[in-house]
Amino acid sequence: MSEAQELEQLRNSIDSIDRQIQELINQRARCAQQVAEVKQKYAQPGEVVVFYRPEREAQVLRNVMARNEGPLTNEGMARLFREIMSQCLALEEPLNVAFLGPEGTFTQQAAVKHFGHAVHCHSQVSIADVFREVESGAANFGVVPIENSTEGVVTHTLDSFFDSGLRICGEVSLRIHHHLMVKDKDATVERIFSHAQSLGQCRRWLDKHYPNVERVAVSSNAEAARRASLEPGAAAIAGEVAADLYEMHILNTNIEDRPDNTTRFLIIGKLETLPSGDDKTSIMVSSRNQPGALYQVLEPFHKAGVSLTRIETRPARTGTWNYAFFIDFEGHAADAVIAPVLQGLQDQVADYKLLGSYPKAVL
Ligand SMILES: O=C(O)C(=O)C[C@]1(C(=O)O)C=C[C@@H](O)C=C1
Repeated sequence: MSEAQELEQLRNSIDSIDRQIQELINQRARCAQQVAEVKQKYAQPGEVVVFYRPEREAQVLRNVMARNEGPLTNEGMARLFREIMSQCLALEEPLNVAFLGPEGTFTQQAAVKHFGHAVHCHSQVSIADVFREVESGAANFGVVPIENSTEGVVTHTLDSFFDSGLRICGEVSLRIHHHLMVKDKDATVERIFSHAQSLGQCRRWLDKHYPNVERVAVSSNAEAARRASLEPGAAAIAGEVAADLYEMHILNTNIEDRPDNTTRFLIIGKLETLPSGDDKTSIMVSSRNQPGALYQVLEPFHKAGVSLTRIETRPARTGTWNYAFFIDFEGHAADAVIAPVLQGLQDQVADYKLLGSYPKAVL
């Protein structure tokens, strides 16, 4: 057989497989439509029907990864199913998602990673605006950054929970790669724009390669790319999406000081997420200002064998030198081991708020 004949044969096979995949995907989509009808049928009068089920989505993606035999990677296969489910959900209910913008930020990338491409993403100017959009019902969900592995916690996001009744419905983990970009690759770089956190994440690289160039902190990486696209002699540190959006030329790729630089984002909404089998819970407690206060808060977790994943301390809004603890731990608030721990805690501390139980990030 000639090369052309062999290729034709294989491409015929691919065409036939594609036809079957397409038919199956549509069969799946019809099932999702029926799921929507059942949800509506059993809703109480006046009840808001919940179509998006994060715990079910996490289970579907985990199942895909567990049974995958390759040659596609587990993550690659899960990403394909992420998109299929995103399209299926859009048939049930098109979701509106507010994210910390502008267009081209890592937060937008996180929103797409979590929900897939079939949701409507709306850019917001500030973290407070993302909370407001979701609280008012203009958006079904919001996406905000919460912590970076190099630079630490995003205090704005944590503090927003003091006054908000919104729940955490999910988390997204995104590997962050920063690139140095310019409009004109022959111009001398006189100024570098980026978000303060990103300048921090690339500090050592900048000290080595651009020690005497002015660093200017702006509101986001995408804004940095936008400014650098307009000002001669300016460069930006931002991600690939922003580089594409503003048609920038990338001078240096992956300039972050730590190769494992990762940012975690939260999905916020009004939804109470059911247990998925592999969950995390976030709470906020503020204890009376007395010796051993934090110990008393943490001891019940230790006794119950619950694994804590993060603790942040923030000044509480009540009284000087009072503190609020933001605690993340493994498990769901409804789990038999966790529920009594949380009940005991509520009786003991001055202030307690369950911020949410949600599936651990799958992708
Ligand atoms: O299982 C459901 O509740 C569905 O609505 C179906 C489905 C899916 O496509 O698998 C779609 C949307 C939900 O977020 C979860 C899963």
